[in-house]
Amino acid sequence: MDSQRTIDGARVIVALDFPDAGGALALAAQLDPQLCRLKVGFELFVAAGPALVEALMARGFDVFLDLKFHDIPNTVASACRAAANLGVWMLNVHASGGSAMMQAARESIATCPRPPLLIAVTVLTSMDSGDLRRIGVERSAGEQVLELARLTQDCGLDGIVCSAQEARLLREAIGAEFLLVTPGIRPHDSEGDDQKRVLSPVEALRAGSDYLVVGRPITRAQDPLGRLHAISESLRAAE
Ligand SMILES: O=C(O)c1cc(=O)[nH]c(=O)n1[C@@H]1O[C@H](COP(=O)(O)O)[C@@H](O)[C@H]1O
Repeated sequence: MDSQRTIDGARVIVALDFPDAGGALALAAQLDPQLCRLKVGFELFVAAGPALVEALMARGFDVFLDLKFHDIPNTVASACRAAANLGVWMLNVHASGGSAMMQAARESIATCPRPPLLIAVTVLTSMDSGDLRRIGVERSAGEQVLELARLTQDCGLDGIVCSAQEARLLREAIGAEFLLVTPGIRPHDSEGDDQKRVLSPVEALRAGSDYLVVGRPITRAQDPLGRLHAISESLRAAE
């Protein structure tokens, strides 16, 4: 499972949240696979499907297929295998689907020639402790992330998606090897949008993030490659 766990290459994952293949490919054409990996989520995958994922990989990008599977174990395992067969670099499930679901997901891709990294979403970065209370979770966001991180680690997955705000606490609790993939990244001059638990790229790196998911601050920039360069440079200087 840990064949792709070593962090070499880009730490920035650009979220290609576009309504169609044309917009996604046009943005990808402005980016550099040496500087970033790409994330394909629901909107783009529903619109453009596996062909778009293959087109991005053919351009040299590692692809994180962000479909956040959350269903009964058999269904999630089959979906993970189908995703792994596409040759993606990383894929994800929801940790709140539970241990049987996560173990089934892990086992379903274990025999792939080059298994993708498999990570689990803990608490969405658009949620805070008040949102959790309203769905019956009395723990704080940080406590809930830690609980789900431990469960994910026990199930043998490669890491989690969480806010960089929790990264320092997680690093102390779960060690250096477990991957922390952190969306909700906002350079200081950016809008927060619908994100609630945010940090800047350098703050996220210093807190212990391995990979930083950045969407709108790059995709809606006047100069997306310039923005990516600036973020990459700031990270290199901080490492
Ligand atoms: O799994 C994810 O990637 C994810 C988990 C999470 O908790 N929060 C979160 O924002 N994301 C994704 O990360 C991206 C963030 O995009 P921006 O808010 O535009 O930077 C979006 O594609 C989200 O779907």
